[in-house]
Amino acid sequence: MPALTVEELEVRFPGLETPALAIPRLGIAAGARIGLTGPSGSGKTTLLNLITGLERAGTGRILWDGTDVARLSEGRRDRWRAANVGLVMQDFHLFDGLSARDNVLLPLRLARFALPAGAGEEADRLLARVGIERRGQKVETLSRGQKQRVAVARALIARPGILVADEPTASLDAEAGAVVAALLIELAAEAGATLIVASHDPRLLERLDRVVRLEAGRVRPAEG
Ligand SMILES: Nc1ncnc2c1ncn2[C@@H]1O[C@H](COP(=O)(O)OP(=O)(O)OP(=O)(O)O)[C@@H](O)[C@H]1O
Repeated sequence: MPALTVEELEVRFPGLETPALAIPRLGIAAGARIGLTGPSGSGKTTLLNLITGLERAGTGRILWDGTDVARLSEGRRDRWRAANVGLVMQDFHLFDGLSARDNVLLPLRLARFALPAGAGEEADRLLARVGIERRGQKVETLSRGQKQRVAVARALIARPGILVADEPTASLDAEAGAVVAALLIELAAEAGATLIVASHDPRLLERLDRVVRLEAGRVRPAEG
């Protein structure tokens, strides 16, 4: 479970007068469960894309236990992410036509030629843990809440030290959202992963250790 230190990060996009992100320093302890919130356009997704290495930072440092993800080439960022980050997105990013079990196994199939020993059993364990009983069911026939639970299982199959979710409950009804929020928090703890969740969902945010609030690309000081 790595710790994150962001230093002197600044992101500008063409056509925007002010930086989309300007973060002099942000530290997240190893194993912490952190919420990221703020109005639409405040920079949440931009920050998640940078700290997961989906995009490369122009200036600044993004240090995960000493590895500066901002300095890695695209190929090395992809390999670092595959080994270290589990991702859960608002709209699931599952592959239709594949079963729940094959969706969970997909990150491992993409990372190597043959599945490692025990991968199938681990997929089955994770699917049972998130409450998916019919593992062979094609994902396009699952409910939205079930889809997100499959996505949570998939995010954990490679045993990542970092679990990142971008609005994981935003496209779910209240009940399904509560189940997914609880699973994310419980499974991050069970896996010993550092958890970072961008969300507007107060019931999810209140269960986390700390909430970082962005406003116009800047971290708003904590209240009180
Ligand atoms: N590729 C890009 N090109 C130009 N502007 C961009 C690009 N990506 C993001 N932006 C701008 O950067 C700002 C931050 O966007 P971002 O998507 O990070 O916000 P957000 O807080 O995740 O918003 P939401 O809650 O609506 O998803 C916005 O003003 C957005 O328009």
